[in-house]
Amino acid sequence: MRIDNDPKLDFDDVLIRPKRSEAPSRASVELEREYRFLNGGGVWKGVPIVAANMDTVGTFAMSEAIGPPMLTCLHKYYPEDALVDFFREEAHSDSTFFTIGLNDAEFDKLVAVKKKADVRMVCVDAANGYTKFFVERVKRVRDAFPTMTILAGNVATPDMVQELLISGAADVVKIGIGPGSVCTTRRTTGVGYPQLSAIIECADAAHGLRGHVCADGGCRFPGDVVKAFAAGADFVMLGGMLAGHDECEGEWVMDEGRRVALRFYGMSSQEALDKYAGGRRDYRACEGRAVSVPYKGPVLDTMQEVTGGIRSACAYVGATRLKDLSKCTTFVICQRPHGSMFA
Ligand SMILES: NC(=O)C1=CN([C@@H]2O[C@H](COP(=O)(O)OP(=O)(O)OC[C@H]3O[C@@H](n4cnc5c(N)ncnc54)[C@H](OP(=O)(O)O)[C@@H]3O)[C@@H](O)[C@H]2O)C=CC1
Ligand SMILES: Nc1nc2c(ncn2[C@@H]2O[C@H](COP(=O)(O)O)[C@@H](O)[C@H]2O)c(=O)[nH]1
Ligand SMILES: [K+]
Repeated sequence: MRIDNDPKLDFDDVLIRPKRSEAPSRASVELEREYRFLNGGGVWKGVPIVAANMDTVGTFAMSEAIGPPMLTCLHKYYPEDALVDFFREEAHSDSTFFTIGLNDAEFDKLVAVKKKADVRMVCVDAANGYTKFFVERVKRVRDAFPTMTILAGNVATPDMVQELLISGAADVVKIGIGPGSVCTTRRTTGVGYPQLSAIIECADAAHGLRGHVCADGGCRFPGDVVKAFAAGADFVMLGGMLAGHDECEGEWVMDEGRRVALRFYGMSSQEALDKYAGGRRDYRACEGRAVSVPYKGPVLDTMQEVTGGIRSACAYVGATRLKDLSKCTTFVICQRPHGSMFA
Protein backbone atom coordinates (compact mmCIF):
# COMPACT_ATOMS: atom_id res chain seq x y z
CA MET A 1 0.00 0.00 0.00
CA ARG A 2 1.12 3.54 -0.66
CA ILE A 3 -0.34 7.01 -0.29
CA ASP A 4 -0.26 9.70 -2.96
CA ASN A 5 0.02 12.95 -1.03
CA ASP A 6 -0.50 15.42 -3.89
CA PRO A 7 -3.78 17.27 -3.49
CA LYS A 8 -6.34 16.28 -6.14
CA LEU A 9 -9.19 18.54 -7.20
CA ASP A 10 -12.86 18.31 -8.05
CA PHE A 11 -15.06 20.89 -9.79
CA ASP A 12 -16.11 22.36 -6.43
CA ASP A 13 -12.53 22.88 -5.29
CA VAL A 14 -11.74 25.58 -7.85
CA LEU A 15 -12.89 28.76 -9.55
CA ILE A 16 -11.49 30.36 -12.69
CA ARG A 17 -9.73 33.65 -12.09
CA PRO A 18 -11.00 36.55 -14.26
CA LYS A 19 -8.45 38.44 -16.36
CA ARG A 20 -8.24 41.58 -18.47
CA SER A 21 -9.94 40.75 -21.74
CA GLU A 22 -10.41 42.29 -25.15
CA ALA A 23 -13.60 40.41 -25.85
CA PRO A 24 -16.15 42.90 -27.22
CA SER A 25 -19.12 40.56 -26.77
CA ARG A 26 -19.95 37.05 -25.67
CA ALA A 27 -21.61 36.58 -29.04
CA SER A 28 -18.29 36.62 -30.86
CA VAL A 29 -16.73 33.76 -28.90
CA GLU A 30 -16.05 30.83 -31.24
CA LEU A 31 -17.39 27.60 -29.69
CA GLU A 32 -16.68 25.29 -32.58
CA ARG A 33 -13.54 23.24 -32.48
CA GLU A 34 -11.91 21.14 -35.16
CA TYR A 35 -10.10 17.92 -34.36
CA ARG A 36 -8.11 15.51 -36.45
CA PHE A 37 -8.16 12.12 -34.77
CA LEU A 38 -4.98 10.29 -33.89
CA ASN A 39 -5.62 6.78 -35.17
CA GLY A 40 -8.75 6.94 -37.35
CA GLY A 41 -7.50 10.06 -39.12
CA GLY A 42 -11.01 11.56 -39.41
CA VAL A 43 -11.68 15.27 -39.02
CA TRP A 44 -14.60 16.56 -36.97
CA LYS A 45 -15.79 20.11 -36.47
CA GLY A 46 -18.48 21.23 -34.04
CA VAL A 47 -19.31 22.22 -30.48
CA PRO A 48 -17.68 19.44 -28.42
CA ILE A 49 -20.47 18.63 -26.00
CA VAL A 50 -21.68 15.01 -25.97
CA ALA A 51 -24.93 13.48 -24.70
CA ALA A 52 -24.15 10.35 -22.65
CA ASN A 53 -25.02 6.82 -23.80
CA MET A 54 -27.48 6.29 -20.97
CA ASP A 55 -30.79 4.80 -22.13
CA THR A 56 -32.80 7.85 -21.05
CA VAL A 57 -30.45 10.46 -22.58
CA GLY A 58 -28.58 8.92 -25.53
CA THR A 59 -31.63 8.86 -27.81
CA PHE A 60 -32.35 9.42 -31.49
CA ALA A 61 -34.39 12.50 -30.53
CA MET A 62 -31.49 13.90 -28.49
CA SER A 63 -29.14 13.50 -31.44
CA GLU A 64 -31.67 15.18 -33.77
CA ALA A 65 -32.10 18.10 -31.39
CA ILE A 66 -28.50 18.91 -30.47
CA GLY A 67 -26.51 17.68 -33.43
CA PRO A 68 -24.90 18.93 -35.49
CA PRO A 69 -23.11 20.89 -34.05
CA MET A 70 -23.17 18.79 -30.83
CA LEU A 71 -22.70 15.05 -30.42
CA THR A 72 -24.72 12.18 -29.00
CA CYS A 73 -23.57 8.73 -27.92
CA LEU A 74 -26.61 6.56 -28.55
CA HIS A 75 -27.52 4.03 -25.90
CA LYS A 76 -26.79 0.49 -27.01
CA TYR A 77 -30.33 -0.91 -26.85
CA TYR A 78 -31.78 0.22 -30.19
CA PRO A 79 -32.54 -2.64 -32.58
CA GLU A 80 -30.45 -3.10 -35.70
CA ASP A 81 -33.15 -1.95 -38.16
CA ALA A 82 -33.76 1.30 -36.32
CA LEU A 83 -30.02 2.00 -36.25
CA VAL A 84 -29.67 1.34 -39.97
CA ASP A 85 -32.48 3.80 -40.74
CA PHE A 86 -31.00 6.36 -38.41
CA PHE A 87 -27.42 6.20 -39.71
CA ARG A 88 -28.58 6.45 -43.32
CA GLU A 89 -28.94 10.20 -42.74
CA GLU A 90 -25.72 12.11 -43.28
CA ALA A 91 -26.33 14.62 -40.47
CA HIS A 92 -26.77 11.72 -38.06
CA SER A 93 -23.52 10.02 -39.12
CA ASP A 94 -21.71 13.30 -38.58
CA SER A 95 -22.88 13.81 -35.03
CA THR A 96 -23.70 10.44 -33.49
CA PHE A 97 -21.69 7.67 -31.88
CA PHE A 98 -22.86 4.07 -32.19
CA THR A 99 -22.25 2.60 -28.72
CA ILE A 100 -21.10 -0.91 -27.92
CA GLY A 101 -20.06 -2.62 -24.72
CA LEU A 102 -17.82 -5.65 -24.46
CA ASN A 103 -19.92 -8.53 -25.67
CA ASP A 104 -19.80 -10.11 -29.12
CA ALA A 105 -23.45 -9.49 -29.92
CA GLU A 106 -22.89 -5.74 -29.63
CA PHE A 107 -19.84 -5.87 -31.90
CA ASP A 108 -21.75 -8.03 -34.40
CA LYS A 109 -24.59 -5.50 -34.43
CA LEU A 110 -22.09 -2.74 -35.25
CA VAL A 111 -20.66 -4.79 -38.12
CA ALA A 112 -24.16 -5.48 -39.46
CA VAL A 113 -25.30 -1.85 -39.29
CA LYS A 114 -22.05 -0.60 -40.79
CA LYS A 115 -22.65 -2.79 -43.85
CA LYS A 116 -25.91 -0.98 -44.56
CA ALA A 117 -25.35 2.55 -43.26
CA ASP A 118 -22.60 5.08 -42.71
CA VAL A 119 -21.43 4.73 -39.11
CA ARG A 120 -18.34 6.90 -38.61
CA MET A 121 -18.05 7.13 -34.85
CA VAL A 122 -18.16 4.40 -32.24
CA CYS A 123 -18.12 4.60 -28.47
CA VAL A 124 -16.73 1.51 -26.73
CA ASP A 125 -18.06 1.85 -23.21
CA ALA A 126 -17.42 -0.16 -20.06
CA ALA A 127 -17.55 0.68 -16.39
CA ASN A 128 -13.97 -0.40 -16.01
CA GLY A 129 -11.59 0.55 -18.83
CA TYR A 130 -8.53 -0.79 -17.01
CA THR A 131 -8.72 -4.40 -18.09
CA LYS A 132 -6.60 -6.00 -20.79
CA PHE A 133 -9.81 -7.42 -22.19
CA PHE A 134 -11.18 -3.92 -22.64
CA VAL A 135 -8.07 -2.75 -24.53
CA GLU A 136 -8.32 -5.81 -26.79
CA ARG A 137 -11.98 -5.09 -27.51
CA VAL A 138 -11.13 -1.52 -28.52
CA LYS A 139 -8.34 -2.81 -30.75
CA ARG A 140 -10.74 -5.25 -32.36
CA VAL A 141 -12.95 -2.34 -33.43
CA ARG A 142 -9.89 -0.53 -34.81
CA ASP A 143 -8.76 -3.58 -36.76
CA ALA A 144 -12.22 -4.00 -38.26
CA PHE A 145 -12.65 -0.29 -39.04
CA PRO A 146 -9.34 1.51 -39.63
CA THR A 147 -10.87 4.95 -40.30
CA MET A 148 -13.58 4.89 -37.62
CA THR A 149 -13.47 7.54 -34.90
CA ILE A 150 -13.26 5.56 -31.66
CA LEU A 151 -14.18 6.95 -28.24
CA ALA A 152 -13.23 4.50 -25.48
CA GLY A 153 -13.44 4.41 -21.69
CA ASN A 154 -13.75 4.91 -18.83
CA VAL A 155 -10.44 5.47 -17.12
CA ALA A 156 -9.11 8.29 -14.94
CA THR A 157 -5.32 8.10 -15.05
CA PRO A 158 -2.66 8.94 -17.68
CA ASP A 159 -1.11 5.44 -17.84
CA MET A 160 -4.36 3.98 -19.13
CA VAL A 161 -5.04 6.91 -21.46
CA GLN A 162 -1.73 6.13 -23.16
CA GLU A 163 -2.49 2.43 -23.23
CA LEU A 164 -5.85 2.99 -24.92
CA LEU A 165 -4.42 5.42 -27.48
CA ILE A 166 -1.41 3.25 -28.29
CA SER A 167 -2.39 -0.40 -27.77
CA GLY A 168 -6.15 0.08 -28.22
CA ALA A 169 -5.69 2.55 -31.11
CA ALA A 170 -8.57 4.66 -29.79
CA ASP A 171 -8.88 8.31 -30.84
CA VAL A 172 -10.57 9.81 -27.81
CA VAL A 173 -10.41 8.42 -24.27
CA LYS A 174 -13.34 8.91 -21.93
CA ILE A 175 -12.34 10.10 -18.47
CA GLY A 176 -14.27 9.51 -15.26
CA ILE A 177 -14.31 6.80 -12.64
CA GLY A 178 -17.13 7.45 -10.23
CA PRO A 179 -18.06 11.14 -10.68
CA GLY A 180 -21.49 10.58 -12.28
CA SER A 181 -24.73 12.04 -10.94
CA VAL A 182 -26.34 8.61 -10.46
CA CYS A 183 -23.13 6.71 -9.86
CA THR A 184 -22.38 4.89 -6.62
CA THR A 185 -19.03 3.37 -7.61
CA ARG A 186 -17.09 5.40 -5.06
CA ARG A 187 -19.40 4.35 -2.23
CA THR A 188 -19.61 0.74 -3.30
CA THR A 189 -15.97 0.15 -4.18
CA GLY A 190 -13.98 2.99 -2.64
CA VAL A 191 -12.39 3.49 -6.07
CA GLY A 192 -12.31 6.78 -7.94
CA TYR A 193 -10.32 9.89 -8.81
CA PRO A 194 -11.32 13.55 -8.32
CA GLN A 195 -12.64 14.55 -11.73
CA LEU A 196 -10.92 17.90 -12.33
CA SER A 197 -7.49 16.43 -11.61
CA ALA A 198 -8.33 13.37 -13.70
CA ILE A 199 -9.11 15.66 -16.65
CA ILE A 200 -5.97 17.77 -16.19
CA GLU A 201 -3.65 14.77 -15.91
CA CYS A 202 -5.30 12.70 -18.64
CA ALA A 203 -5.57 15.60 -21.11
CA ASP A 204 -1.88 16.25 -20.69
CA ALA A 205 -1.05 12.60 -21.41
CA ALA A 206 -3.36 12.42 -24.43
CA HIS A 207 -2.23 15.70 -25.95
CA GLY A 208 1.38 14.61 -25.66
CA LEU A 209 0.47 11.82 -28.08
CA ARG A 210 -1.85 14.01 -30.23
CA GLY A 211 -4.83 12.11 -28.86
CA HIS A 212 -7.95 13.54 -27.25
CA VAL A 213 -10.01 13.15 -24.08
CA CYS A 214 -13.69 13.38 -23.27
CA ALA A 215 -14.52 14.35 -19.68
CA ASP A 216 -17.41 12.14 -18.57
CA GLY A 217 -19.45 12.69 -15.44
CA GLY A 218 -19.89 15.09 -12.58
CA CYS A 219 -21.05 18.22 -14.42
CA ARG A 220 -24.04 19.59 -12.49
CA PHE A 221 -24.05 23.20 -13.70
CA PRO A 222 -22.85 25.00 -16.84
CA GLY A 223 -19.90 26.26 -14.78
CA ASP A 224 -18.73 22.67 -14.30
CA VAL A 225 -18.76 22.17 -18.08
CA VAL A 226 -16.64 25.32 -18.36
CA LYS A 227 -14.21 24.01 -15.73
CA ALA A 228 -13.91 20.69 -17.59
CA PHE A 229 -12.96 22.47 -20.83
CA ALA A 230 -10.67 24.83 -18.92
CA ALA A 231 -8.92 21.79 -17.42
CA GLY A 232 -8.09 20.56 -20.92
CA ALA A 233 -11.03 18.37 -21.95
CA ASP A 234 -11.49 18.24 -25.71
CA PHE A 235 -15.06 16.97 -25.30
CA VAL A 236 -17.43 17.03 -22.31
CA MET A 237 -20.09 14.35 -21.87
CA LEU A 238 -23.33 15.04 -19.99
CA GLY A 239 -25.86 12.64 -18.49
CA GLY A 240 -27.79 14.13 -15.59
CA MET A 241 -27.79 17.67 -16.97
CA LEU A 242 -29.62 16.41 -20.05
CA ALA A 243 -32.09 14.18 -18.18
CA GLY A 244 -35.73 15.28 -17.92
CA HIS A 245 -36.00 16.93 -21.34
CA ASP A 246 -38.54 16.32 -24.11
CA GLU A 247 -35.92 14.38 -26.08
CA CYS A 248 -35.40 11.74 -23.33
CA GLU A 249 -36.85 8.23 -23.40
CA GLY A 250 -38.12 6.38 -20.38
CA GLU A 251 -40.72 6.43 -17.71
CA TRP A 252 -42.35 9.80 -17.12
CA VAL A 253 -44.26 10.77 -14.01
CA MET A 254 -47.44 12.40 -15.30
CA ASP A 255 -49.88 14.81 -13.68
CA GLU A 256 -53.15 15.62 -15.46
CA GLY A 257 -51.66 14.55 -18.77
CA ARG A 258 -48.49 16.57 -18.39
CA ARG A 259 -44.93 15.41 -17.77
CA VAL A 260 -43.66 16.37 -14.35
CA ALA A 261 -40.61 14.14 -13.85
CA LEU A 262 -38.46 11.47 -15.49
CA ARG A 263 -37.18 8.32 -13.85
CA PHE A 264 -33.40 8.58 -14.33
CA TYR A 265 -31.01 5.81 -13.31
CA GLY A 266 -27.41 4.72 -13.65
CA MET A 267 -26.70 2.07 -16.26
CA SER A 268 -25.35 -0.12 -13.49
CA SER A 269 -28.31 0.42 -11.14
CA GLN A 270 -30.76 -2.30 -10.13
CA GLU A 271 -33.32 -0.75 -12.53
CA ALA A 272 -30.97 -0.96 -15.50
CA LEU A 273 -29.78 -4.47 -14.66
CA ASP A 274 -33.39 -5.66 -14.29
CA LYS A 275 -34.30 -4.08 -17.60
CA TYR A 276 -31.35 -5.22 -19.72
CA ALA A 277 -29.41 -7.95 -17.95
CA GLY A 278 -32.19 -10.05 -16.48
CA GLY A 279 -31.34 -8.82 -12.97
CA ARG A 280 -28.19 -8.56 -10.95
CA ARG A 281 -25.89 -11.58 -11.11
CA ASP A 282 -25.02 -13.27 -7.82
CA TYR A 283 -21.43 -12.06 -7.55
CA ARG A 284 -21.84 -8.37 -8.22
CA ALA A 285 -23.13 -5.19 -6.61
CA CYS A 286 -25.01 -2.32 -8.24
CA GLU A 287 -22.97 0.78 -8.92
CA GLY A 288 -25.76 3.15 -9.78
CA ARG A 289 -28.91 4.62 -8.29
CA ALA A 290 -32.29 5.84 -9.52
CA VAL A 291 -33.74 9.31 -9.03
CA SER A 292 -36.63 11.42 -10.31
CA VAL A 293 -35.56 14.41 -12.38
CA PRO A 294 -38.05 17.27 -12.79
CA TYR A 295 -39.35 17.85 -16.32
CA LYS A 296 -37.24 20.53 -17.99
CA GLY A 297 -38.78 21.16 -21.44
CA PRO A 298 -36.75 21.28 -24.66
CA VAL A 299 -33.07 20.37 -24.37
CA LEU A 300 -32.00 23.33 -26.49
CA ASP A 301 -33.02 25.72 -23.69
CA THR A 302 -30.62 23.94 -21.34
CA MET A 303 -27.94 23.82 -24.02
CA GLN A 304 -28.19 27.58 -24.42
CA GLU A 305 -27.47 27.94 -20.70
CA VAL A 306 -24.40 25.75 -21.20
CA THR A 307 -23.08 27.46 -24.32
CA GLY A 308 -23.91 30.87 -22.82
CA GLY A 309 -21.88 29.94 -19.75
CA ILE A 310 -18.91 28.93 -21.88
CA ARG A 311 -19.11 32.14 -23.93
CA SER A 312 -19.20 34.26 -20.81
CA ALA A 313 -16.31 32.38 -19.19
CA CYS A 314 -14.22 32.91 -22.32
CA ALA A 315 -15.00 36.63 -22.20
CA TYR A 316 -14.00 36.75 -18.49
CA VAL A 317 -10.57 35.27 -19.16
CA GLY A 318 -9.82 36.82 -22.54
CA ALA A 319 -10.30 33.75 -24.74
CA THR A 320 -11.83 34.56 -28.11
CA ARG A 321 -12.30 30.87 -28.88
CA LEU A 322 -13.17 27.83 -26.76
CA LYS A 323 -9.89 26.44 -28.11
CA ASP A 324 -8.01 29.09 -26.06
CA LEU A 325 -9.96 28.70 -22.80
CA SER A 326 -7.58 26.21 -21.25
CA LYS A 327 -4.46 28.28 -21.87
CA CYS A 328 -6.20 31.43 -20.59
CA THR A 329 -7.25 29.67 -17.37
CA THR A 330 -5.77 30.05 -13.91
CA PHE A 331 -7.69 27.96 -11.40
CA VAL A 332 -7.81 29.26 -7.84
CA ILE A 333 -8.39 26.78 -5.04
CA CYS A 334 -11.42 27.80 -3.01
CA GLN A 335 -13.54 26.63 -0.12
CA ARG A 336 -16.84 28.16 -1.22
CA PRO A 337 -17.41 27.75 -4.95
CA HIS A 338 -21.00 29.01 -4.95
CA GLY A 339 -22.97 31.59 -3.03
CA SER A 340 -25.48 29.55 -1.10
CA MET A 341 -28.00 31.80 0.63
CA PHE A 342 -30.72 31.44 -2.01
CA ALA A 343 -29.08 29.14 -4.57
N1 LIG B 1 -17.87 5.80 -15.32
C1 LIG B 1 -18.11 5.03 -14.30
O1 LIG B 1 -17.57 5.22 -13.21
C2 LIG B 1 -19.06 3.89 -14.43
C3 LIG B 1 -19.94 3.78 -15.49
N2 LIG B 1 -20.89 2.76 -15.53
C4 LIG B 1 -21.83 2.69 -16.67
O2 LIG B 1 -22.79 1.67 -16.48
C5 LIG B 1 -22.71 0.69 -17.53
C6 LIG B 1 -23.02 -0.69 -16.98
O3 LIG B 1 -22.05 -1.01 -16.01
P1 LIG B 1 -21.78 -2.48 -15.46
O4 LIG B 1 -22.96 -3.33 -15.73
O5 LIG B 1 -21.32 -2.33 -14.06
O6 LIG B 1 -20.52 -2.99 -16.27
P2 LIG B 1 -20.15 -3.09 -17.80
O7 LIG B 1 -21.35 -3.15 -18.66
O8 LIG B 1 -19.15 -2.10 -18.10
O9 LIG B 1 -19.47 -4.53 -17.76
C7 LIG B 1 -18.68 -4.95 -18.84
C8 LIG B 1 -17.89 -6.16 -18.54
O10 LIG B 1 -16.73 -5.81 -17.77
C9 LIG B 1 -16.46 -6.81 -16.80
N3 LIG B 1 -15.85 -6.21 -15.58
C10 LIG B 1 -14.68 -6.55 -14.99
N4 LIG B 1 -14.39 -5.80 -13.92
C11 LIG B 1 -15.39 -4.95 -13.79
C12 LIG B 1 -15.69 -3.91 -12.87
N5 LIG B 1 -14.88 -3.59 -11.83
N6 LIG B 1 -16.83 -3.21 -13.03
C13 LIG B 1 -17.69 -3.53 -14.05
N7 LIG B 1 -17.45 -4.50 -14.95
C14 LIG B 1 -16.33 -5.21 -14.83
C15 LIG B 1 -17.82 -7.39 -16.52
O11 LIG B 1 -17.68 -8.76 -16.25
P3 LIG B 1 -18.19 -9.36 -14.88
O12 LIG B 1 -19.61 -8.87 -14.69
O13 LIG B 1 -18.08 -10.83 -15.06
O14 LIG B 1 -17.26 -8.81 -13.85
C16 LIG B 1 -18.64 -7.22 -17.77
O15 LIG B 1 -18.59 -8.36 -18.59
C17 LIG B 1 -21.31 0.86 -18.09
O16 LIG B 1 -21.21 0.37 -19.40
C18 LIG B 1 -21.10 2.34 -17.95
O17 LIG B 1 -21.76 3.03 -19.00
C19 LIG B 1 -20.95 1.84 -14.54
C20 LIG B 1 -20.12 1.91 -13.46
C21 LIG B 1 -19.05 2.89 -13.35
N1 LIG C 1 -20.65 4.40 -11.63
C1 LIG C 1 -21.67 4.57 -12.49
N2 LIG C 1 -21.52 5.48 -13.46
C2 LIG C 1 -22.54 5.59 -14.31
C3 LIG C 1 -23.69 4.83 -14.22
N3 LIG C 1 -24.50 5.17 -15.23
C4 LIG C 1 -23.84 6.10 -15.93
N4 LIG C 1 -22.66 6.36 -15.37
C5 LIG C 1 -21.63 7.30 -15.80
O1 LIG C 1 -22.07 8.63 -15.53
C6 LIG C 1 -21.89 9.43 -16.70
C7 LIG C 1 -22.80 10.63 -16.72
O2 LIG C 1 -22.50 11.44 -15.60
P1 LIG C 1 -23.41 12.72 -15.20
O3 LIG C 1 -22.80 13.23 -13.94
O4 LIG C 1 -23.29 13.68 -16.35
O5 LIG C 1 -24.81 12.24 -15.01
C8 LIG C 1 -22.13 8.43 -17.82
O6 LIG C 1 -21.62 8.88 -19.06
C9 LIG C 1 -21.39 7.21 -17.28
O7 LIG C 1 -20.01 7.27 -17.50
C10 LIG C 1 -23.80 3.90 -13.17
O8 LIG C 1 -24.83 3.21 -12.99
N5 LIG C 1 -22.77 3.81 -12.33
K1 LIG D 1 -30.28 19.03 -35.45
